[in-house]
Amino acid sequence: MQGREGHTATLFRKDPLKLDSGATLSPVNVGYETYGSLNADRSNAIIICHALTGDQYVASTHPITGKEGWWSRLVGPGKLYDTDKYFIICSNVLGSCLGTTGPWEENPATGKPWGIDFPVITIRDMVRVQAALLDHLGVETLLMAVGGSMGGMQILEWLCTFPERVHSAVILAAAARHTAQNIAFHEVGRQAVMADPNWHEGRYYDKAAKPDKGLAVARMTAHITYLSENALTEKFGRNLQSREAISFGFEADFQVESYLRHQGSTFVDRFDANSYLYITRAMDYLDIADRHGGRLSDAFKKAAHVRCCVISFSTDWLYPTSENKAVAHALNAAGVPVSFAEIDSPYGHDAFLLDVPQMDHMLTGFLSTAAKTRGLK
Ligand SMILES: CC(=O)SCCNC(=O)CCNC(=O)[C@H](O)C(C)(C)COP(=O)(O)OP(=O)(O)OC[C@H]1O[C@@H](n2cnc3c(N)ncnc32)[C@H](O)[C@@H]1OP(=O)(O)O
Ligand SMILES: N[C@@H](CCO)C(=O)O
Repeated sequence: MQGREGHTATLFRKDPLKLDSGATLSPVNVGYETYGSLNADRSNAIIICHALTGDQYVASTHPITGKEGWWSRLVGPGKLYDTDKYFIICSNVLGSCLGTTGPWEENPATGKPWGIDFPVITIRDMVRVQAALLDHLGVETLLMAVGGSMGGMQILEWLCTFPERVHSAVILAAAARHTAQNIAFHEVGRQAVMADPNWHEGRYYDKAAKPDKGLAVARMTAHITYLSENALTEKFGRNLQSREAISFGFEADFQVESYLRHQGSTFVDRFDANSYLYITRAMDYLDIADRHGGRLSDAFKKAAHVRCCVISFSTDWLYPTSENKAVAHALNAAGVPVSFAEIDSPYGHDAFLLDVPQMDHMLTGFLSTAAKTRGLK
């Protein structure tokens, strides 16, 4: 496999993909990027799985926002995930909207976008698509599977579903199930989308106006859950946008209001409302223990050879340390070698996207050991 920095490609999979729902999907397109080169014995591949609204542009410029990749701090030549040494793969998840099949794409049966006729998907379905991508790329076993948040949930599904294809795994700020509170926040977001008159029961793709207002409100609510109370206080406190601006109306007087509006309005430029419904639903359905008679450790029985690292962040109240610890305990009970750390960080859930030296330190050490145990320098 010839490597280029930020090589974008699309995999077209003709074989029908059997989904957890029982439905089949065909064809399936996958938008993905690779960085670096696969070595001769195909032992240096690392998959990075993105979070809910993330994308395959982990270390390259986003085609819509023009911003640099969401982990470009960590992925590149000489960086933590060194593309001079490793073959990095990152693909857009099933159901999303940047090249991988989702509700925005044409339903072959009707010739029109799927909309909400798109089948229900799960995190495990996303991982099945990634496994097909690995087949296409000629990667049998991953040196490492890494992901934060929903990315971490995908790593857990890798450990349950394709453990034989994984040598080591990193799960950051994740959980093996969605709690009632997680589902509740997502439901508020979905209701905001569906209450937007421009949603049109999901059939808005041929219309000039999209359900942007609803999607923006969904993002504003969700974004609060990605931060900590202290982070919001530190950033904005009760500061006003402008002292003179107190209007007694409903313009964004407080900085935090203006900030959330900005997060909402920039989000709708890069994301599809129906994709948001489907992916949040997939996360809500996640309950790995439930599929294994209520015992999470049973899910990882076949992963005893995989070296794992689980990291939580002290101020993450979305997927708190208790949920991450439950994952680490279950891995340990299944005989999986696992290290666990709670990193003290003020940033809340999104800490895994930010510059947190202790996280970098742990990831560096873990990767170096994993590479050595796989015979890589
Ligand atoms: C794998 C993945 O998850 S990929 C997807 C991840 N990306 C996202 O989630 C994107 C949105 N999320 C964020 O921005 C997250 O907070 C982070 C963690 C990614 C980045 O955090 P930070 O670097 O601390 O950025 P911060 O949260 O302060 O936001 C900065 C933005 O808010 C804007 N902003 C700050 N204050 C205000 C204000 N008072 N009024 C309006 N806008 C404001 C800034 O101008 C900046 O805008 P820009 O992003 O358009 O350049
Ligand atoms: N802020 C990230 C993480 C959410 O879990 C995202 O939007 O994908």
